[in-house]
Amino acid sequence: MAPPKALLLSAVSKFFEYDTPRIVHIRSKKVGIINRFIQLVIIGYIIGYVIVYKKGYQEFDNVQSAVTTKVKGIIFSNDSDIGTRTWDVADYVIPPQEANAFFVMTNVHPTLLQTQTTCPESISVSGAQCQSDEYCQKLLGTILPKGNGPVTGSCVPSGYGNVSVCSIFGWCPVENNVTFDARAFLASANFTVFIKNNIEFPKFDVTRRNLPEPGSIQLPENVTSIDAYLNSCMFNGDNPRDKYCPIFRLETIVNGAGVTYENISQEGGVMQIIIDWTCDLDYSENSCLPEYSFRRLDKGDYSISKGFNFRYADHFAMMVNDTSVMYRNLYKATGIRFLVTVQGQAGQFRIVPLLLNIGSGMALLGIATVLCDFVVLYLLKARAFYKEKKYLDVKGQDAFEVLREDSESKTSNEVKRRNQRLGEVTDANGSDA
Ligand SMILES: Nc1ncnc2c1ncn2[C@@H]1O[C@H](COP(=O)(O)OP(=O)(O)OP(=O)(O)O)[C@@H](O)[C@H]1O
Repeated sequence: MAPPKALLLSAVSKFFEYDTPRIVHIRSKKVGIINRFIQLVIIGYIIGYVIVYKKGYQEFDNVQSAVTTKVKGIIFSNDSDIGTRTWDVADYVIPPQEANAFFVMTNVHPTLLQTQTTCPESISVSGAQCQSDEYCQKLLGTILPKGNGPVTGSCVPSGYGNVSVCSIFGWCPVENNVTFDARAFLASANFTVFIKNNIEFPKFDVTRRNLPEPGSIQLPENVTSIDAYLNSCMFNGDNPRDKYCPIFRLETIVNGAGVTYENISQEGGVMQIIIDWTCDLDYSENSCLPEYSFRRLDKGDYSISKGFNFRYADHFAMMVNDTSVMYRNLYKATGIRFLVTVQGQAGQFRIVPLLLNIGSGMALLGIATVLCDFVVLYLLKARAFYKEKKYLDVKGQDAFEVLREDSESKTSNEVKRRNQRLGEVTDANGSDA
């Protein structure tokens, strides 16, 4: 290792150094081609990708949007749990209105006419089964994990074979989740949803709707009014006439994500409806149109906790022996939740982004020099030769030497010239004399 004094001296001498770039003009076809190729790639990237493909000449604004939905459809069911019933949208869309989403119930497991009283605990609750009151007395007042109410202390028949369970106090009868099968009796592929989407690009003061109307989406030929169109159209992505129809069959949405309606209806699931507004406002506003796509958000290949369900209840009071008694119908609802996502961006020509992109592109051209230097100084066969030409080691002292020699030769030249002149004058005087 070098002694500290030597290190200090080298550091001091480094401090008093200065590097300045030197222009070496290399006349070589090989190096010239490499240089032009790299420049061409960079220029191609700037013009082709940044300016043309990524529209580097435009300013952009993100979409702001409002979505409302309306589902329609009627279904008739003849079910052992619920009896015969005709269901409309107010029955199977829960809640009636949500922000950017709607839920359609496809299957329901009802527990009707529950009231606050005592009844057998569900046999599927662990620890609920008993042989005698003695066992239930020990649990008196406790609520079993996943149980339905506090244990009253008596052991009663469960209603399933010879099995007995502890009695509880709560909403009775408790939900029967023993004989429940995953049918989808409310799944009608003919249900439709009307999705109304208003959007705005505030920076460009542009507002649009996903409805066909003058100044927005053109009505198809032979259709005279928006009402007539909405009453007759159904979204179909493959048909230009119905590509912009805002009314969708639920089956079309589900199938559009590669899922069958029967499958998702049984266990429930979450679907996403994507409305994409990607607009080039350098063209007419009328060409700013929505693109619809669909996907399933919960992939349906789990073996446990498949799909999606939740419970809700209708509460009501009934007169029993002149007293008002509170009742409720409990429903375990399975269905499809549809989320509407609006995304998109609009762009319009502005001079500032264009100049910025050209400027940063020109700065990027400097990379061509760095890459060429690398090739010339480290990769080419003649790299040692080019290195020698590129780097020149100059000492300040040498400059002084040259200056001194210059001034010495200048002085001796002046002396010579003076002597010469003097000689000429002397000769002239002599001849005059
Ligand atoms: N889910 C849907 N399926 C089919 N058509 C629909 C649906 N939702 C709305 N429409 C129809 O689209 C048009 C515009 O609906 P909008 O909700 O604006 O009017 P409306 O008169 O309140 O509709 P309606 O009383 O029929 O529900 C109406 O003709 C309506 O019947």
